[in-house]
Amino acid sequence: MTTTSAPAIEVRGLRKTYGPVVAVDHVDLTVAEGEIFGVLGPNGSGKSTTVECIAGLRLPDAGTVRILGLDPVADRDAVKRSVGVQLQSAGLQPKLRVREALDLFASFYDDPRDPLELATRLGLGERLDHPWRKLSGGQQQRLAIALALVGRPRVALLDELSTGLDPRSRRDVWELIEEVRAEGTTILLVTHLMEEAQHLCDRIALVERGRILVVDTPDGLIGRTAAPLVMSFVPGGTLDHAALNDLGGVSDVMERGGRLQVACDDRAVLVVLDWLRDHGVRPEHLRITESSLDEAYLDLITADDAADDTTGATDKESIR
Ligand SMILES: Nc1ncnc2c1ncn2[C@@H]1O[C@H](COP(=O)(O)OP(=O)(O)OP(=O)(O)O)[C@@H](O)[C@H]1O
Repeated sequence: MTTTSAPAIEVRGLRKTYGPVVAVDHVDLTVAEGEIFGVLGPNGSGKSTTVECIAGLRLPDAGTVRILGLDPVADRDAVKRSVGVQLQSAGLQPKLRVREALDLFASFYDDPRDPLELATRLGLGERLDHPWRKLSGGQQQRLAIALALVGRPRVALLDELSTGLDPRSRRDVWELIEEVRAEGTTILLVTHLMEEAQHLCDRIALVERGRILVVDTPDGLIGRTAAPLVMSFVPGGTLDHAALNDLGGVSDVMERGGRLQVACDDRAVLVVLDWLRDHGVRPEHLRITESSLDEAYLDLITADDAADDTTGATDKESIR
């Protein structure tokens, strides 16, 4: 990752309401040049609205947005030449053909990619003369990605990057994103796929109810869970689950398919192994794995919901 002192994206105090709905609530975020930055959060948490404000497609009620040092509304033309945007609905003319759409978008930029090469890369090589409305959902999605990247933008804003793509197309898109970043493009992507976030992102912002709960690396987020490790084994003898659960650093003990799964922190691993030895239980077929980003995400969102229940929705500063 190459970083310079000027961030590629800088958002301060962003707020956006739709009538009584507060979609984005004082969001601050900074994305370094060359970074792949992920935005994760439940449905309706304000991710798309944030991206649309950064792209200059929506006017914030308050706060400032700078993209490559420019104001996306006041400096709209300059921003359009340097930024590629993939939105959840591409909003293309239904009759526009794949080739026409790519040529049109390429014409907006000074140094575009070869549209044909990009279309082929994204599995659209045989669909060039198809109108947009006749493409399958996954093909429309791939075209939207191609349109966001065809201009070789300095910043790409990708909303739900690989939603609706089959696993192979998803891998192809991930490869392309990594290549595009290696060429210097900064990427901000919204995703619901934890595997995608873990695979691609340098850092992730976890968003809920329009606010950023935490920004961290994927590993950092996993490390914030109460139980970053899972010990799984077949117990060679009977054991007292409750006593095991009471050991320091152990947060859960579960039996699944004849295997015992002990969720714990890294300090507890030796404690559990010593305890098993002292109680004459061999941990057969022992596996120790890291919790996934999925588990970390659910933990952090659930903790926020619980804090909300106890503090009330208006008193949120303490958990920011
Ligand atoms: N054009 C609009 N008019 C009124 N309310 C809107 C509009 N767009 C979004 N909202 C509301 O703002 C909130 C945030 O929506 P947004 O689409 O930004 O969330 P999101 O995190 O991107 O959701 P998803 O994961 O479902 O795409 C939601 O409560 C949504 O209903």
